[in-house]
Amino acid sequence: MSLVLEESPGSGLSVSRLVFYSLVFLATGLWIVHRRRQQTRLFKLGNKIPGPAALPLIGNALLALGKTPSEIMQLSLEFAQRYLHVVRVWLGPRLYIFLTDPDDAEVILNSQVHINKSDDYRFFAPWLGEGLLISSGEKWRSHRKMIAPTFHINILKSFVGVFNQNSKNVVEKMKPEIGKTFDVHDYMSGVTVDILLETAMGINRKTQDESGFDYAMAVMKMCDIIHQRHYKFWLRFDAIFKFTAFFKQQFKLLNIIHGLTNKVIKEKKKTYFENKAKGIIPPTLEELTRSPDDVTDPNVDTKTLADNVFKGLRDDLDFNDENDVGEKKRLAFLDLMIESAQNGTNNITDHEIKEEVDTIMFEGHDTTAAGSSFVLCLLGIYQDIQAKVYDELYEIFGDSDRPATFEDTLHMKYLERVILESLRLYPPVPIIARKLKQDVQIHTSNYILPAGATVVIGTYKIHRSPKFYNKPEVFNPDNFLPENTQNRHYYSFIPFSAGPRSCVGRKYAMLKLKILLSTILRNYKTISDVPENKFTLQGDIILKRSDGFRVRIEPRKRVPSFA
Ligand code: HEM
Repeated sequence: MSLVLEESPGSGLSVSRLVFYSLVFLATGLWIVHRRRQQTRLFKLGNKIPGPAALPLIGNALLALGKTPSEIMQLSLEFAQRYLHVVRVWLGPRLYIFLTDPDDAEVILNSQVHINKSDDYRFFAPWLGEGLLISSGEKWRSHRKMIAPTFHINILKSFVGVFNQNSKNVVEKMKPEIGKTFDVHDYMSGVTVDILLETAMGINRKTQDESGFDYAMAVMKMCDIIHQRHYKFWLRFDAIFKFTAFFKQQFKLLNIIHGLTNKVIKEKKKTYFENKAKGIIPPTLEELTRSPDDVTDPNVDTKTLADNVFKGLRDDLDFNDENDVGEKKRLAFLDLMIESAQNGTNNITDHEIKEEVDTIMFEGHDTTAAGSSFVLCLLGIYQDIQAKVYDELYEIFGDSDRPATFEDTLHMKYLERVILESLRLYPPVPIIARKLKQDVQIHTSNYILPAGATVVIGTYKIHRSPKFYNKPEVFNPDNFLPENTQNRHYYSFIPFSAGPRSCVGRKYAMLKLKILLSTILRNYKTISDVPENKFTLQGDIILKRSDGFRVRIEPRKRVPSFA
């Protein structure tokens, strides 16, 4: 006997529909079984890892309740102390595993498999879409391949003029603060956005109208909202966030940010086609990175101290750095992306270009603003170290007011050590989080980190390990003397992360920091009355001082300390 279901006008259920619903039912069933198995495995393996006692359902969520960001930071450091290299925390059904040994960090960061960002990055999605920071899989891989070369040292050298001009502007802006105590982060944040507007989008102070200023303010405020969502746990739930004033504000800010990015892309494309019609074709990325015209003496070794410090981290930033494109051929990252999309080198849509430009604006902003602010505070405390920095600058520039060249930055070796040491003690990105797709066996113990867990690499803690640094809590730029770095574990210093997902802007950041800080320090002496042990740190997504980066400045007399 065979059963035939025929589609009749009144029956309401056709064979095809029945098959469809059965398949959906089966797939849902299988998915539930798979999830339960995965969750059971997560619980089983997760609970073998040491960590604070967890309550049913909510896990350790109460630990963070009612705590300020700096108290949470303090608590995390206490855990890292108590549980040594690996500790687990349950936030409801979510398993977080914190790793603070460079060997274990290397297993995760150097892998081509564990490259997916944790769910905590989702707050960036309305702003950055699927830009490089949060995308994964093939999209991330192909965009990384396209964007990494736009940070070629030749392109960066062409930004030296922009770095100088904006550094000079901020020196002028800071003048009214002479003799007062003020938060230097406000200034570092402003100048960083100005520099990014110019280097990422090609908008400078002369061409920038009100929308440039509004954009800069909106970027800063959006960073604030995302910080709030990280440490106020109720704001993590979209259902609650949508009913808060932050959501309305975010909506308005994103309109400003995306509005300007879209407008600039449209205008740039129009100009591109107008120029093309006139036969004016901008140089390609290939030409720019291979151009023989030269500003740098070919006999000068362009490798910096930082290049040597980071050489073991196996990223994709060490291209052939020999040639210099020169100022006249300066193109913003946006121009380079439009050009490569139009000439067929890269298959990238306008929408994707927008996501990448927005990502660069975010990643390049808060990180370098915090990094430079820490340096100015630390030098304000350690006057002897500041005097050495100034003496080095005096040796390069004398009492002249001339802007720095790329070659000058190669001679700023002590300043570079100061920057690296500051990034060691106060890494602007204090933790890096990844979601595991597969189980991982770590090096330092027998624990297996299960697929589905979020692994958090504790950069801040790794950087202060007595195993790798003599007197790890002491600010000592000599930690980066070549003789002290050459035999140190590469993953004991990872301010820019490492491996395939390392910071694509590392070289940009180091060059910019050297020009910005040297210009400020040639003009002002910084003084800080707050010792390091009184810094109140808050480490949500970017490490900052919640007590503010307070310093005083005095005009420089332009004589070396030994005079
Ligand atoms: C002192 C300054 C900086 C520090 C300490 C820093 C640090 C980092 C770190 C740790 C990551 C990895 C984040 C993670 O995996 O969660 C990262 C990624 C990234 N950074 Fe930076 N960064 C700095 C400056 C910059 C600048 C100036 C730019 C661009 C102009 C930039 C662009 C990016 C991008 C696009 C990514 C995502 C890379 C990817 O996932 O492939 N960063 N940065």
